[in-house]
Amino acid sequence: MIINDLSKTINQKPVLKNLSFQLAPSEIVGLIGRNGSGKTTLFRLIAEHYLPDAGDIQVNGRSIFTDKHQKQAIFFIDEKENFLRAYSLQRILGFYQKAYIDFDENLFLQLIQQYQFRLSSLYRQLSKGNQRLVQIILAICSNATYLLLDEPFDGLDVIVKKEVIGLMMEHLGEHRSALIASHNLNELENLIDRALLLKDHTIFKDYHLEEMRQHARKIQMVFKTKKVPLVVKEQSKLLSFQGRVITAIFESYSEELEQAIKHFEPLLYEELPLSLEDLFEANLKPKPHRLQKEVSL
Ligand SMILES: Nc1ncnc2c1ncn2[C@@H]1O[C@H](COP(=O)(O)OP(=O)(O)OP(=O)(O)O)[C@@H](O)[C@H]1O
Repeated sequence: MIINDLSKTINQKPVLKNLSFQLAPSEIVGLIGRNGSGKTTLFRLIAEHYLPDAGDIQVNGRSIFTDKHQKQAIFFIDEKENFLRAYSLQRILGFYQKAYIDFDENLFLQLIQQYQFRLSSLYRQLSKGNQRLVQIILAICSNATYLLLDEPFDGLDVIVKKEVIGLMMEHLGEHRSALIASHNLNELENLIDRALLLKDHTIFKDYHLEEMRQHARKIQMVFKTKKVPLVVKEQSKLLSFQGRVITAIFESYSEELEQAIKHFEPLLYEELPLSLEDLFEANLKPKPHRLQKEVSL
């Protein structure tokens, strides 16, 4: 899937501007951003619930806006405008069989039985966790190539969360891709290969997590004075600054950089595990009002 220069304004307010990225089949990608940053709007555009003001979305080399057949490749349930509520699982099965020609009815019936749902049950009468499970089952059984999952872990207990993750891992396979918007960064981190950070109406960062883990370091440091060395300030994203304890992320860490910092003879210099939550905070936390003083080499 190629998303090219997508822009959307809603009520005179720009929500997405010149947003571009590509999604390969078999990738599991996280879409992360602060509340109101436009994640659901992006999903609605890809699912054609909204039309973009500018830009294009291509699947298999064809624009989804001109070649309606490409819709088959995309699965999205809009949690905020969920039409499933009024229907039984039996009726919902019928809708999705019509919408997706490759819908796997046998797998649907097998999973419904495995999780002890009844086809006659109304969707709205299921608990929130079970509704999410049904959504994941529909996503898997649709056989769509690109699954857009909006907050799939929201409000789930640990056991259901593990079920949802297990189901996805078991059934996604080699030829399908998931774009998952979630504030549950700990769960997301164990699932995704890539994280797209949405900020200022566009994809602000595209992290390939394996690569990022090789090059980035989270370091906790204490210096003799309260001033942050310029090299730290310039080359890191500060996570916290409490008393004299500085915790920072260096995205391009190197031995030379380490030597330059150690030149300031830190009292403490310790590497800490780097998480997706750290990247979220480092990139998306508002800058502190009062800038710290610095010294240079
Ligand atoms: N139908 C709409 N009418 C008016 N404003 C809208 C509409 N849809 C989205 N917006 C606005 O667009 C912005 C992005 O909203 P969106 O729901 O896409 O964000 P989000 O990243 O999914 O947020 P969250 O993480 O809180 O779910 C918000 O400011 C929202 O108020």
